[in-house]
Amino acid sequence: MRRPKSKEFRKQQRVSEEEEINLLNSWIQFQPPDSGSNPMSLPRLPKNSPVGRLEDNTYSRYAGASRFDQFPLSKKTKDALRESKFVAMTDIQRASLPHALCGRDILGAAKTGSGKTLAFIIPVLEKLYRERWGPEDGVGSIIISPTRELAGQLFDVLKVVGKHHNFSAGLLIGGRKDVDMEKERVNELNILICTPGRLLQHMDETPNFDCSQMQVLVLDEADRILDSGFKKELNAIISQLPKRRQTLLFSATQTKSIQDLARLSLKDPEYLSVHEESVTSTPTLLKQIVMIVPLEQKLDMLWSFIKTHLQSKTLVFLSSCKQVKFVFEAFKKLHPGIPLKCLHGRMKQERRMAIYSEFCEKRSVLFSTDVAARGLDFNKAVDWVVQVDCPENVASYIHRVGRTARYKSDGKSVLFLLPSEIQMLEKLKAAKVPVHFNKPRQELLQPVSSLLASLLAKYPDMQHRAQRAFITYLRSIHIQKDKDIFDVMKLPINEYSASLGLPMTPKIRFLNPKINSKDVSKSILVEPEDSDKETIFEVSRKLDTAAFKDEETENDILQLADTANEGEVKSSEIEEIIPATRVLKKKKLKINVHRPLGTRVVFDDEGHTLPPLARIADTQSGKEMLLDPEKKAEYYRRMRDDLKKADNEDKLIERQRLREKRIKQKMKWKAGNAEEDDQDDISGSEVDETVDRWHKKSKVYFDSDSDEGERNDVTGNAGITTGAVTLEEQEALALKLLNSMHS
Ligand SMILES: Nc1ncnc2c1ncn2[C@@H]1O[C@H](COP(=O)(O)OP(=O)(O)OP(=O)(O)O)[C@@H](O)[C@H]1O
Repeated sequence: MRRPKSKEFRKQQRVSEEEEINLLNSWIQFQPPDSGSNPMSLPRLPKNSPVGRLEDNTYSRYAGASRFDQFPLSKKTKDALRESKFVAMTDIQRASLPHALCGRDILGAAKTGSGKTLAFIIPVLEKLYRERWGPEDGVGSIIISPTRELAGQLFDVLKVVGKHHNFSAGLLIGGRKDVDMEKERVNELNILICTPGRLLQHMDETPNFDCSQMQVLVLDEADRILDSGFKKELNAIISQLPKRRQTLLFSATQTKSIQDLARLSLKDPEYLSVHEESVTSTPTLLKQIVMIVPLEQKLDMLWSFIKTHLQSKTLVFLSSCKQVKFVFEAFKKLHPGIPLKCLHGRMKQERRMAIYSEFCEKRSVLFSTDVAARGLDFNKAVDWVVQVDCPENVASYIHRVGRTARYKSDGKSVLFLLPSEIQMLEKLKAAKVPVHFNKPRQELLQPVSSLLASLLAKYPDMQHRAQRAFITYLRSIHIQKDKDIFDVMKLPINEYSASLGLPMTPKIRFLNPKINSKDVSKSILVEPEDSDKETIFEVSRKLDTAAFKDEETENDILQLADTANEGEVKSSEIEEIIPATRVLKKKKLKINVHRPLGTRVVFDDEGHTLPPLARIADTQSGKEMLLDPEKKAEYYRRMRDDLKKADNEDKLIERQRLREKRIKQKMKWKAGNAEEDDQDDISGSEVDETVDRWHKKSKVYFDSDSDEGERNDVTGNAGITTGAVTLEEQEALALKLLNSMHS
């Protein structure tokens, strides 16, 4: 964004800008598109027809125009577009720009790679330009993106198209250290391109952060930003924005939820879904393949794919950071013959950006999470998108495959589906996604599991990575909402673990298996875990791999079936082969609720019931005693007396033992103290205090002992009324002790 060179130049420029703005405003207002219409339906303007103000003081029609130069755009924008070779408009640009220039709210949907970015960047620049927005006006537009990489990419497009304008713009994304610098400058910026979290951080923390005059709000990948993941942030952001603003929402998979849109308080928005009538919802130049790949063969298949596509630029999607890390590190160590890269949300921001740029430039394989699924436009076209793990829904599938076949280029994608995920096909079909079945060429399959096993043995950290990858994959399946497709219970967990090279199946803590009693083919092992409360859960299941057949056509691991039906595998064809091996259940304690409370029933040899304790009495004294009540009473009385006597003797012995112990301690202390007195001649309060404390302490100790004795007396020992014991008693006890020792 260039600066004018002199005062005079600036003055001239102001005058001509003012004239241009007046002309643009008149032109836009002269023949605006009808509200609710799609300008695409209007006839195109002839190529060489005059544009702008016409001789009769009218203006040319811009709704229905197909080239940027036929549009009421500022010279600065037009120059930049021309310099960047943007001449003809894409469908979404033709449909939305006329409405957007009129200041209307827009809900735009168009296929991936169809040029939605320009459809909102241009109106932002034009609005601020026509409002004569300057540095002192602060924030004029906020563009929100769900990911940092996409925000960075939008920023690059803004720099290209807005290069002749004088606006200041800022990229506010998480993971950057210079937040303090941002805080100092953010109020001077005219256009903010940001992720929701960072924007909210500024709204919360930056003193005097002011967007009360903001004119245009843009949500790129609007359905993603409006979904539950960003709900809190977005609500907080919206609450701080002025209600009077223009709002532009764009995505390849647009939200139609009234609730979502209500949160944005749109004013009579224009719904522009340019490819709604299209036969497919994905780019026409995109060739899409689906293969049924059992879980335990996924890595073999991926490895084989990479080895047979060494000249391609490939983007591989996996469902978690841990999987990305493991597969990337492991395959890197196996040197496939093509540079490998990885991208995920846990990486440092600088590294993320560097990887993104490198992948834009060079032929390589990029392993990524869904962080690269939306919006990214890799400069030199991606040849292949490989979805190793099934996306969470059709929208996610569309965005992932949309990283290839962008604008006018072609591209290919392949999705590995587990036999248990076959229902995804129905959903793709219903969403107008044309996929072909493909049969992998078994003879070209290069197994990698044994290589991984030796790798894990050599590098212990890799074993940990493999375990984490294993667990996070299962968790990703477990937490999926669409239970028609994702069922962790159907996965061959042991085989999958082995396929990662792991010697043993790791423990899975998050699963609390609920086993359908009818489903007898599952093999479940549930045991208490040694470390904590969670369980070990292990499922063995083997699935028919009918989709794998040996066939030879191309020198490629993938063999495209001509018809979609040829390789089709129906859910009903999928059989489980291994029956249940063992089921360990926690033993349940059975309680007989019919048993009478408070009674204990004892039976004699003939099966007659006996009263309580009768059985004990019977074994000790014979049946006559049990039958004579007097003898029985006498027996119990004697037993009571014996017990009391024994109890008293025990107490006396214990008391004597404690007393002797205390006397010994006292003697020992006195001897020690006398020595100290001799050595240090310490006199005075300190020693006295110590002795005193000792006395007090011993007294307390003794008293507490007595208390206990007294309590005992009260509860049953009538013969002893205090804790004190006479000398005779002590002597008698000592004698008794000696006798018991000798006997
Ligand atoms: N009018 C145009 N003429 C030529 N190329 C264009 C035009 N508009 C956009 N492009 C190019 O098309 C490619 C895709 O554009 P863009 O990234 O805006 O697509 P998108 O619709 O936003 O895709 P996604 O849905 O994946 O975010 C970019 O490389 C862009 O430079």
